[in-house]
Amino acid sequence: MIQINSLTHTYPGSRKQAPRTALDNLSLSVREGEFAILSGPNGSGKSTLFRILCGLALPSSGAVCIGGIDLLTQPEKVRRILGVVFQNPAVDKHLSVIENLRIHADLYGIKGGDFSRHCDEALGWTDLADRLDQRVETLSGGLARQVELAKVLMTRPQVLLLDEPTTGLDPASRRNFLAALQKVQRDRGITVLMTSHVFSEAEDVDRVAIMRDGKLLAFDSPQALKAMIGTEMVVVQPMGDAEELAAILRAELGLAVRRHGDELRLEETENGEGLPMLESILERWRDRIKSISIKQPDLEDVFVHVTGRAVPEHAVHKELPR
Ligand SMILES: Nc1ncnc2c1ncn2[C@@H]1O[C@H](COP(=O)(O)OP(=O)(O)OP(=O)(O)O)[C@@H](O)[C@H]1O
Repeated sequence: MIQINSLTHTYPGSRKQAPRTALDNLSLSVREGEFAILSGPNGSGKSTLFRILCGLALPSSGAVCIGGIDLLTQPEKVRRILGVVFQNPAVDKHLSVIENLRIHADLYGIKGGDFSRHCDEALGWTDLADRLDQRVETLSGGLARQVELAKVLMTRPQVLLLDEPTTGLDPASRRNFLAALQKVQRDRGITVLMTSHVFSEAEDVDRVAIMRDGKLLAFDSPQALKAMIGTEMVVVQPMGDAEELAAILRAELGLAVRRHGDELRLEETENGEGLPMLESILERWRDRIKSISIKQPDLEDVFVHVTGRAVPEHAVHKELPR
């Protein structure tokens, strides 16, 4: 449904700055009805790709087809099947929910009975039904984001592009937003491509793409990505100075040890190797350890493994209990 072939984009340089290649011969294909997440460290080219897919920028070279239509030669045709949720709010916060939806419908020529039908349908996927006359500025951040989603869904897009739509939301609002999105995607068979830094969001999607330096490093299901990097890892919660214990473990065990929030994650191991490692660490450094366990690698571990970069600080957070 979204076919990206050998896409390259270089920002021109200036007297003070050399030209910068943001996308480097990138090819990626998202299937019809698929929910795909695009992730990557800062500066990996996600925003540049997003802007090209929305028709806001032209690539230096390469081809993009959306729904079988060539984006670069027929952008208006692509726009008819595309819905876009930008990171920055695109609704008028001084107007009510229904006024925002009506303005958007007017722009797309959706009137009369069609407006009621499309509007009811779009709202059906959100928690906004009893908030229609409320001004957007008085809604919670999570519900305000749902207005953006309802607005875009009113035009019944076949492909939905979202740029970090849950940035700034608390975990509960983020989960509600994603639940709404996943329901639409399943019920309507919409193809979804969403950029995200939050790896817990990517656990339930069909495929996750990981980019770095304008290149695609991996694109597979969360399960396949996790299976790729080993099967278990030892996680230590230090008693005192985490950096000090990390340095000791690195030096004494010769293993990669990564700080993640207030815990230390040790290099992934094959099945069965975790337990002897855990026992030996506990035996030697028990007085420095609050708790120690073995866990399966998650998508954050995959990200670090594949990109060789730390997970962005704002992606490391503690989930609230469901
Ligand atoms: N307008 C611009 N002019 C010059 N270079 C740019 C411009 N926009 C982006 N770049 C460069 O292109 C590369 C990719 O940037 P881009 O914003 O697409 O990455 P990103 O993955 O979206 O990063 P972030 O997660 O920080 O938003 C970076 O090296 C960036 O500095």
